[in-house]
Amino acid sequence: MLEIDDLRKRYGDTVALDGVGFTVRPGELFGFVGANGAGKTTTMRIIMGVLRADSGEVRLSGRPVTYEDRRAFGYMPEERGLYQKMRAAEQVEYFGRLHGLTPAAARTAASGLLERLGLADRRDEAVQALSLGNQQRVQLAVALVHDPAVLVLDEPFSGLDPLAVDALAEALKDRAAAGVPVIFSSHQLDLVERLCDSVGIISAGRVVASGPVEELREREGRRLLKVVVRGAPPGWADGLPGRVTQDGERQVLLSEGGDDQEILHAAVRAGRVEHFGWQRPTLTEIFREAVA
Ligand SMILES: Nc1ncnc2c1ncn2[C@@H]1O[C@H](COP(=O)(O)OP(=O)(O)OP(=O)(O)O)[C@@H](O)[C@H]1O
Repeated sequence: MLEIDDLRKRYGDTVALDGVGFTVRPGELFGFVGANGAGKTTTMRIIMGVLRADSGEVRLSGRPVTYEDRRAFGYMPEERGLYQKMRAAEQVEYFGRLHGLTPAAARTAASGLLERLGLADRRDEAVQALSLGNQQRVQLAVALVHDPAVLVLDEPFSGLDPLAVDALAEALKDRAAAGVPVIFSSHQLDLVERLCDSVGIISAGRVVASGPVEELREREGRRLLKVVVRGAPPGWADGLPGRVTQDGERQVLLSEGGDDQEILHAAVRAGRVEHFGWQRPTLTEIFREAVA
């Protein structure tokens, strides 16, 4: 289990992190989301030990993370970091060796990953000759080559085409299924919602909401009631809390904070009730509200 506990970090007068804390369990795919400048990169750099927190702690399996632990982590930094003149496969192998793999194991792992990420036919090209998206795939292979014990990826999906997004999503799910805590940041909330077990929403250096996506949607979702009534006369919802819109023959009432039984009775009296239920917000809606 990876525990991030009360991280604080200032850059001069700028408070980048103001007590960031969350937990990523083994096998959990954790999406880290927040507006530009909210503190995601700073948090991930501290997890990886490339930046020191002013205070707070990162723990793995209950004890502070050490240099040795971090050698087994996989990291995709925001600033990226490939040797431009090195060939793709050679590069991935090289990083595998740095993480302690034997030459043969590094070669096998590099070939397998490049194949999986759709780069097998580019394996002997210099990184600088690859498109940005393909360079990103190489960067991902570098993060994954040693079967990392913890995976930390800073915006790994940005700039990838849909096929590469799918390939990466599968690779991350596989690592998580092997019991690894996986954390990645992204601005693609629909992707995070689809892929992640849990999310953390960070705003101005604080985690303002975190937990399993379904729990967050459930928790936030009880506030908005959606009622669809066919054939209701105009004004049937006068006096009820909420907003009514017309959708063909149907009237749709979205109500916040009303008495659901009172609304149900009014709807039944007014016409044929086709839908009556709590509306679960999307992650994007939760995000907008949390960072507002
Ligand atoms: N080296 C630095 N010197 C000064 N301020 C910094 C430095 N690095 C980050 N900051 C500030 O710290 C805050 C958090 O930045 P950070 O890069 O962690 O945000 P982020 O959530 O990753 O943003 P983005 O989504 O834009 O990548 C911002 O206000 C940023 O301007």
